Formats: sequence, structure tokens, C-alpha cells
Amino acid sequence: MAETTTLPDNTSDFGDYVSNEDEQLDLEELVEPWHKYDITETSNVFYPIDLGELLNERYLVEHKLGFGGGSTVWMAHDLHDKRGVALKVMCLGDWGGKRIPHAG
Ligand SMILES: Nc1ncnc2c1ncn2[C@@H]1O[C@H](COP(=O)(O)OP(=O)(O)OP(=O)(O)O)[C@@H](O)[C@H]1O
Repeated sequence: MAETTTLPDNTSDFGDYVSNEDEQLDLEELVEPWHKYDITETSNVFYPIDLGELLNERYLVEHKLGFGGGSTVWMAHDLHDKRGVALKVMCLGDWGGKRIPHAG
């Protein structure tokens, strides 16, 4: 017969990375809201970037640095200049317009 595990009440809804409601709220502030990736939810949708993706045949995306109201920011390796760069990828939509990675 299969064993069932009962989680303590305060951990049942929060997955593996947080153990209580305070940590859940901290995590929600750090992680961008999923609706920002859903074009049916917002006209200023985040462009979905894959780790390892090559942008503009030049910038190899390594990891995410952060996000703001109108962009996501990624650590990338510039294959042309052979250096690390931060890429800001603007939202699609009214402010972003086109997806133009900005190396800085
Ligand atoms: N050059 C950088 N190096 C490392 N991290 C960066 C860099 N630029 C931005 N970030 C990270 O990305 C996050 C978002 O950047 P930024 O605030 O510039 O975006 P934004 O879309 O203009 O924000 P908002 O519209 O909310 O002002 C920053 O909080 C920071 O964590």
C-alpha cells in the first residue's frame, strides 16, 4: 500500500522553496508576475527569453539579472566583443515597440 505524507498546515500551499506565508510574500516580490508574459493579459508583455538563446546573432544569454516595469534584464556574453554585458529587453507593446536588446 502506498504511503501518504501529510505536510504541516503552514507549508501545504507553498511548494519546495518557501515554508511559510512571509517567505511566500517575499518570493512574490522577487519573481516577476506570470501575467507579464501573457499577451492576452497585458499590452506591455515581457518578451520570453530562453537561457542559452543567441540574440541578434551576437549575445548569448546566460542568466536573468532582474526585471522592471517595462523590461527584463539579462546577463549575456557578447560573442563579438568577447565580454559580459547586461541586456535590457524592453516589453513588447506601446513603450517597448520592438525587441531591441540594449547592451550596456
Ligand atoms: N546593468 C545591470 N547590471 C545588473 N543588473 C541590472 C542592470 N540593469 C538592470 N539590472 C537589474 O534589472 C532590474 C530592472 O532594471 P531597470 O530598473 O532598469 O528596469 P526598468 O524596466 O527600466 O524598470 P522600471 O520601468 O520599473 O523603472 C534592476 O532592478 C536590476 O535588478
